[in-house]
Amino acid sequence: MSAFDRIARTIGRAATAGCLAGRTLLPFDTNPVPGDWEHVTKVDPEDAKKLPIAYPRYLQYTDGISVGGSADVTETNTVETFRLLSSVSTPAFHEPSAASHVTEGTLSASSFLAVPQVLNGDDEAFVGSLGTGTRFIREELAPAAVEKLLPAPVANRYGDRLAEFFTHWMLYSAVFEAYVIQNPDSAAAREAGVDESGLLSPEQARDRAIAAERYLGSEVLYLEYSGTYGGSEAVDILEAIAPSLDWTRLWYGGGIDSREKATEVLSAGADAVIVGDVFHRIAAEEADFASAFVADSAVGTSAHTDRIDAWIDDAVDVADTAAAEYISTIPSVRDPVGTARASLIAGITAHCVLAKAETDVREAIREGQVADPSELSEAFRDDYHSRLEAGLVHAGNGSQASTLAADLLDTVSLRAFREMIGPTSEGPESDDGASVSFPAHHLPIGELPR
Ligand SMILES: CC(C)=CCC/C(C)=C/CC/C(C)=C/CC/C(C)=C/COP(=O)(O)OP(=O)(O)O
Ligand SMILES: O=P(O)(O)OC[C@@H](O)CO
Repeated sequence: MSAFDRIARTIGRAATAGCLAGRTLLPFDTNPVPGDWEHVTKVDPEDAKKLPIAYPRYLQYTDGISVGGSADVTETNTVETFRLLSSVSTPAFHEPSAASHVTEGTLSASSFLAVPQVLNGDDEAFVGSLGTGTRFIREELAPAAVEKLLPAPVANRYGDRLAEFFTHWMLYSAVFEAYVIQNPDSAAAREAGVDESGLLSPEQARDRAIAAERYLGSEVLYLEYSGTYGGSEAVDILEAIAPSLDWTRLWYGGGIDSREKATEVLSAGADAVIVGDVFHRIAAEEADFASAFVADSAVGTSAHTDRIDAWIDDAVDVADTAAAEYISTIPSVRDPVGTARASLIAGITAHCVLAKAETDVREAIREGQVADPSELSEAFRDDYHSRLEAGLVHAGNGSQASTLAADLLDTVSLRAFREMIGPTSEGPESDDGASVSFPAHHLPIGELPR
């Protein structure tokens, strides 16, 4: 070994010791996953899983948003989901189920990349997909990034080494989620090759969690019951694991749809609950309520918010809605039913405002007043825009709500022009593909009578 190699090795060891001291000896929290997160919402990019129109309102209370799912996820719908979430100030991170879902766009839109690694599935889910994913980064993502960032002479000369560095850096900065999957009937279990024989006892789960923290360095230990609540079995596992983890965050996900369930797993030692299904259920519920309101109301989509407010009291048991169930899983929200009620009113209002705007645009086209979206008057836009914007977020991030309101309004206006006149000078047809046009198909817009 040369003297240079010896020096390099000493420096390497000192750096590793410093890093370990930061984790174990010093009073610093070096885990990049915030320790004060106690609620994470999982937003699935799959086209069939819609978001409620008032999604910025709902998502303002959760601590973090995980973008990912195990079925029908593509690079396109992942990018679209991040595009929608740019209207929300809550940090969003990317949890890919295949490396090809990771792009430059998803990397810059997410707070961090969370890579799943399954501790009780097949070897593909433990290390195989990680190998394929790493090769994808090294052979495709990294060379493309180097080529884009650096002038050609530098990229030609040092590109290979820089791509190697980029690959190491990406994996070093990624967060690893060590999954223990305990619901063999879930898509996640099928994906990871977990069957009955792979389920763990609390002691086995604890021992693997210990290895995940000390050996694998996993930032998160994720107890996953996807789609079903783990109940007392999950509590036993969390109680076994929690005292053994110091640096790694302990997350629980699966079937959380009430304050009681969220509190039960948090009290058993989970740092955070992950909630997916019940959030997506709000989308259809919000659209159904909007249709029922329009059917019941004499003035239909022209109705103002105070009428919707009164209708909710008459027609809806808010405590029994997916909106209230979802919000009740967030421990920091003191009045889940009142918050759900206000959010439902905002969602129904948005449905009505958009349907009315679309009707009015159609009317203006029919009357020959406008032939192109650019001819819609400022006053028309401003009126609808301000009504939409007011409802979409409860407080703060005004400019983001404003952009979302404008995107929603453009969506319905453009649809009216497209359907009545044909392709227009604005909108998706004129997009050069450099930026994603507003992905309205992830929201249940346009289900009201026009
Ligand atoms: C290295 C890079 C960039 C990427 C790696 C990509 C990898 C390793 C993906 C792992 C895929 C894997 C092991 C999946 C296992 C199943 C799993 C944990 C899925 C997560 O499921 P959810 O998305 O939570 O499940 P639902 O869709 O059922 O809600
Ligand atoms: O969809 P639910 O059952 O809420 O589960 C959330 C998450 O753990 C799924 O990966």
